[in-house]
Amino acid sequence: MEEILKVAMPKGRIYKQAAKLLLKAGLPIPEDLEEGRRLIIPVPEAKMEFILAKPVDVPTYVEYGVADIGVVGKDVLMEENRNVYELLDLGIARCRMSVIGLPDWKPSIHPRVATKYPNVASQFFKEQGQQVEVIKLNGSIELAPLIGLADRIVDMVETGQTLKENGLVEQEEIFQITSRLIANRVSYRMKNAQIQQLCDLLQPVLPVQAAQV
Ligand SMILES: Nc1ncnc2c1ncn2[C@@H]1O[C@H](COP(=O)(O)OP(=O)(O)OP(=O)(O)O)[C@@H](O)[C@H]1O
Ligand SMILES: O=P(O)(O)OC[C@H]1O[C@H](OP(=O)(O)OP(=O)(O)O)[C@H](O)[C@@H]1O
Repeated sequence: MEEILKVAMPKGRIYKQAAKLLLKAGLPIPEDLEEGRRLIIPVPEAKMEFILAKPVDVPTYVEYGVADIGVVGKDVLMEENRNVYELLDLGIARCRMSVIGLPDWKPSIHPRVATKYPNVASQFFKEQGQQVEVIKLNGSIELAPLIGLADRIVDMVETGQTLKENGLVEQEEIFQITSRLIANRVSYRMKNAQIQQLCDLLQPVLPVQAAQV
């Protein structure tokens, strides 16, 4: 008998896009989350249960096996480095991670970089042979160079609107980001038929540029 697949889903901007994809794949899941604070949403018609999580926590739930699979941005996967399988590039929530600064930025003796992604940023500047102090922030990262907390930031760019409105420029793209389907290593074996079936349903409805990982 098929069991319920526990799915860690981010609450924010990814949910709607992921839900659209799952609906296209023929799974009868809610397109919108109702207003409310319910964090566990059973979807028995799809043999699923959604665990609504903060995006950065999705790989943690999946690594510990309290969720069998999850949907998460590549940015979070790179930063968190959790022991999970990456099954599919879903091609949604497309954006890029970039180094950003003021237009008149010049190298300084003690450069500081503010970011939500300290591991990714440290690794990037290390590979570039640049010594920088990385300062962790949790949001509104674009503030940092405007008010003098840091010379530059490492952050997400999608439309470029936030940069434009704050007079900042993109100096260098670090990598492209899309959301991924991830799986717990044990669940992938124990619930393989179910997980594989889900991947097979998703594969034909993925946006064109998404590829199997
Ligand atoms: N501007 C953007 N456009 C498209 N995708 C984005 C953008 N910013 C972030 N993302 C992707 O969406 C994911 C979730 O971002 P979101 O803004 O919903 O959550 P968060 O700000 O990390 O968390 P929360 O607001 O719940 O604390 C990111 O990890 C990234 O993969
Ligand atoms: O290029 P754009 O389309 O303007 O998108 C980029 C913005 O989106 C994200 O912020 P988010 O909305 O998640 O807010 P926060 O991180 O500041 O909380 C990201 O951190 C940028 O600030």
